[in-house]
Amino acid sequence: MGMSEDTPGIVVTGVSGRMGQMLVRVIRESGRARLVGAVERAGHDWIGRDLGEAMGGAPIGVTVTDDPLQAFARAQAVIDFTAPAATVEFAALAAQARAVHVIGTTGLSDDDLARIRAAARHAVIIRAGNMSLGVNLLVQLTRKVAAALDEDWDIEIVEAHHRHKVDAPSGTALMLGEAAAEGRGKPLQDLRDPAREGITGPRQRGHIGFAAIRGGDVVGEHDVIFAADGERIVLRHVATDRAIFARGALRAALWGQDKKPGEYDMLDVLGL
Ligand SMILES: NC(=O)C1=CN([C@@H]2O[C@H](COP(=O)(O)OP(=O)(O)OC[C@H]3O[C@@H](n4cnc5c(N)ncnc54)[C@H](OP(=O)(O)O)[C@@H]3O)[C@@H](O)[C@H]2O)C=CC1
Ligand SMILES: O=C(O)C1=N[C@H](C(=O)O)C[C@H](O)C1
Repeated sequence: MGMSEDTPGIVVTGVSGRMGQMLVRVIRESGRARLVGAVERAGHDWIGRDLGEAMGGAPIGVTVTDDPLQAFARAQAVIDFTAPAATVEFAALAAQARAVHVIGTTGLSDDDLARIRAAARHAVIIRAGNMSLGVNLLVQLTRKVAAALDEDWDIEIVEAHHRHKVDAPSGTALMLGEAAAEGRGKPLQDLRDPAREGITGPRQRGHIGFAAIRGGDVVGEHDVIFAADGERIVLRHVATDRAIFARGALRAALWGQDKKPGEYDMLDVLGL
């Protein structure tokens, strides 16, 4: 089945990674976009190889490159789940190529975020620490529950991920923390209690605590706990398949095609 030239062409960065390979499968199966490029870091042993063969299957006619600008110039969108330094560089290059940049990368510093914001003056950037429908709905629920309850209810965010994850708290935990803080009408930086250790003293009223578990092949689990005297509410999301993130990212890339330059998130994409 041929795909029309009008179908958006997408480049996947970090294509050999867990999310990179999942994105390739989801894009190719979707019938709604063409995979037109695949980027890996210079020196990676997939560079110069056919992507399908590198992934252990039949050739697909896309050669893995370490030249992002050349790849982006042929695309309408770039989907990027890599690492902070790479994502900041890709934001500038995608803006130069006027391609929609979908960013799933987490662990971004304030400086990284400022540089991404600068790139969004010239192009559409859609960024979220979690691209799944379920988590973005949970973000909205968390904001509502936090707004409905007073500070007698302690808020704790507990997340679990696979042993390879390099950043904590997860991007999702930070999204949930920001929503809870918004519900309380304060910025998260004023309320945030990082992971506890040692003689910490009693919990501070109104603060939002974070805890992270790392192990095995856990795809991603997040609990938002509202704990009061005599009762507890737990809002939970459990991811069992990375395809949920890839499907969300593809949806964002298509949604972004007719939007004005600026920074957007998955709540915009999903209309939540
Ligand atoms: N927003 C969301 O919904 C989700 C976000 N994530 C986030 O996505 C990111 C990636 O996760 P995951 O796929 O598990 O991680 P992986 O380590 O499996 O993949 C990252 C890939 O990016 C590559 N990479 C790093 N730097 C560059 C560069 N300069 N140029 C090209 N490629 C580069 C890595 O190459 P190398 O191995 O050589 O370093 C690797 O192949 C993380 O930040 C994670 O938290 C993950 C899932 C969902
Ligand atoms: O690194 C991961 O795997 C994931 N990262 C995102 C995060 O930091 O929240 C999203 C998802 O939980 C998987």
